[in-house]
Amino acid sequence: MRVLGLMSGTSADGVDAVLASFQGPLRRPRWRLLARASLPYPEPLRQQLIGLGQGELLSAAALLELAEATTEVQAAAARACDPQGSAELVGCHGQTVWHRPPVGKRRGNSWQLLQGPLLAALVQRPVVFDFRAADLALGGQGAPLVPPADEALIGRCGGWRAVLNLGGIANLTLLPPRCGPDRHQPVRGWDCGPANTLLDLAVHRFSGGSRTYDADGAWARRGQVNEALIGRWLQEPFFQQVPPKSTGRELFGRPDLERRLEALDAVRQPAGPDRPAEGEAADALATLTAFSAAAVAQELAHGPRPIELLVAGGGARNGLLIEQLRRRCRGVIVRPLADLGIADSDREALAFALLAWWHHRNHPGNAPEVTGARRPTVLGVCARPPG
Ligand SMILES: Nc1ncnc2c1ncn2[C@@H]1O[C@H](COP(=O)(O)OP(=O)(O)OP(=O)(O)O)[C@@H](O)[C@H]1O
Ligand SMILES: CC(=O)N[C@H]1[C@@H]2OC[C@@H](O2)[C@@H](O)[C@@H]1O[C@H](C)C(=O)O
Repeated sequence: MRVLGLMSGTSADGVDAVLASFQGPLRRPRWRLLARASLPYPEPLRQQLIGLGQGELLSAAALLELAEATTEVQAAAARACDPQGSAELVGCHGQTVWHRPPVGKRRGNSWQLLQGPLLAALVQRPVVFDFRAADLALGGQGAPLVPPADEALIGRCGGWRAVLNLGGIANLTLLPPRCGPDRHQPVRGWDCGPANTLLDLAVHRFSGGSRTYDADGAWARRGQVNEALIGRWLQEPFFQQVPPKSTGRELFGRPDLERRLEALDAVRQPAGPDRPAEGEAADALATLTAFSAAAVAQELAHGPRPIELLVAGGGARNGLLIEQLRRRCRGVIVRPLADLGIADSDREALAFALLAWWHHRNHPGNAPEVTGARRPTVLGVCARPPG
């Protein structure tokens, strides 16, 4: 079956689309990636989505416009990826604007902005969306959802294999070995901290809004890492929490960045003739970059040691971040997931194409061992094109 996957993540930089074909066993299908496209959000829309995700207030009218505009970009990405309309089904994640993980006995909740029926009408195909709701309703975290998809699409190797998403948020998948005593272990997965959310917000602030990310970590390379602060930050409750766990901008957003920048200021050498203010920004970016890597390394230090760490997401294009991972994950081969034929920005869109195919085949998409849901369940709601 040909399925179109549409993914827009917490960085809200735009929509990644893949056209894929799936056939054969549901748990380990034969798949092919037939086409891909990426479409950036118009900057005003991106800023509104990020602001909303940071808790800015919007009227119902403005929210409606935002949902409609987001849906129209998703449709444009679908058309760019599959102009012939060869897909029989579409899986669309939507745009996360708020995520509330479960706390104690209070269920979690999560909002992916999308008008599913409108998208179905615009692309004239059935659209599966709202993938997180069923898992959350069963007491799960609702995220991360990619771990079972990673097992189906990437597969296992001779040892524990880790897959790391370096998007706005970093999340890990741990795939058990295909053989040996651990082969019957379940897939593991959890969110492990800020990948680029804090970095991007800091770059946007230090550049006066002219830049949205630190390309290849070039700015951070000019700074000095404050290891002592990173050590303190990794003692915070989120980093000490055992899985299942998920997070987002709600925790690692602007207020969190301000707090960390104040801590950095408190320990910094005063700017002076030999330490221009520019150095302060570089030091902050260097420390935030190393912090993202150190959080991953700390998570991998507890539990089965993977033989390799496959990196995906936009952060895979940050050479300094990758160097920091290699330095802090000694003994683990750190390499791009692209080595296995899945480009950085394709992995999540491919995963949601698979989740939509599983929905269509009435196959559960969540992993309770990952999310903590009470049981496996079919994920997503399907909107059909209006008659
Ligand atoms: N060339 C680059 N150099 C450094 N960082 C980059 C580069 N390209 C992208 N990035 C980073 O990757 C981020 C986008 O990554 P991605 O699209 O995987 O995130 P996302 O899918 O929106 O987030 P999430 O996976 O948390 O939902 C950008 O915000 C930026 O920080
Ligand atoms: C609520 C939400 O959108 N969470 C995202 C976010 O971005 C990365 C990480 O946090 C992950 O848990 C999740 O997305 C991926 C696609 C997932 O569900 O596996």
